[in-house]
Amino acid sequence: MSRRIALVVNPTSGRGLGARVTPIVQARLEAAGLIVDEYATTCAEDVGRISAQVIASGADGVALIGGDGTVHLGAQVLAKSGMPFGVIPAGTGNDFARGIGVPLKDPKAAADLIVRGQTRAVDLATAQDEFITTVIAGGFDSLVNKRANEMTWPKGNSRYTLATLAELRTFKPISYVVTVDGEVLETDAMLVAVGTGPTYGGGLQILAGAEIDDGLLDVTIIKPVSRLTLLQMFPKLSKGTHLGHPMVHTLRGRSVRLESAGVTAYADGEILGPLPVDIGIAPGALTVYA
Ligand SMILES: Nc1ncnc2c1ncn2[C@@H]1O[C@H](COP(=O)(O)OP(=O)(O)OP(=O)(O)O)[C@@H](O)[C@H]1O
Repeated sequence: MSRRIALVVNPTSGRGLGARVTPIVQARLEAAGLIVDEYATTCAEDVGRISAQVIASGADGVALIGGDGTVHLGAQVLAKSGMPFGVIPAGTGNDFARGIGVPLKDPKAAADLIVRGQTRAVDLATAQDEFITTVIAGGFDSLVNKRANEMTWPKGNSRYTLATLAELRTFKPISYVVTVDGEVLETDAMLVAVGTGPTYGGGLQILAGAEIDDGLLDVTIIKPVSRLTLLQMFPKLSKGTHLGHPMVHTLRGRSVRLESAGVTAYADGEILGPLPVDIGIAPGALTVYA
């Protein structure tokens, strides 16, 4: 019997890319003999509501068209449901898709992973009663994220570069208490990032080497450095080579508590809330086509 796939679409992702790739993906899945039920969302709340509806419908799997924000919303409902879930990257960042190895600029190739039907279970972080699919940022990076989200121009990833330069002008190191599996570390730092997948901000490998199915959270701490050194680190983040810098420290564990006064954490590119925040791990919580 043909497999039935629910196509859940955020048409607004990637400034309309979601809407543009939908017919291409639908045709690809149908040409491979799958039955496709399309569900267009009209607001953020629809993503979770429709995902729940799809689970109840007895579909064989979900194809989610969108970026990291849409994946975050879908994952809240799909996690632990056992419903296989494929991502068709259509956002600007697409860091979750990148982390599980989905082709980023080829919607047909991404759809082919759903056709192939091979699945794997990947870990999710947990914080503030939410599942987090990529990285929790708390520090310089969350200020950059906030500023970039508030900018209307430029549209693409260069927003993050401009936001970084703007924040660098006034940024001062922050005092943190970072507790990993009960071990307390008091430190000043530029940022502390925690998560399951290696990248945020559209491919910055802040947690380079993080494995998405090892049952562990990765932590990167960038200790106080000069503004120039931080700026010089940014190109290295794309390759993950910043990890060799003596002021960059990495840790792994099953639980992380991040404490600092006056810092708002961001997760999957959106506001998570003010620190302190307790981060846990849900091993293998999401089943993905990959
Ligand atoms: N149908 C919809 N209409 C309007 N907004 C939506 C809809 N579905 C989801 N959203 C909202 O759109 C936001 C942005 O979507 P998404 O993150 O997928 O795209 P993006 O911002 O272009 O990509 P990325 O997060 O990878 O940079 C989501 O966080 C969600 O709140």
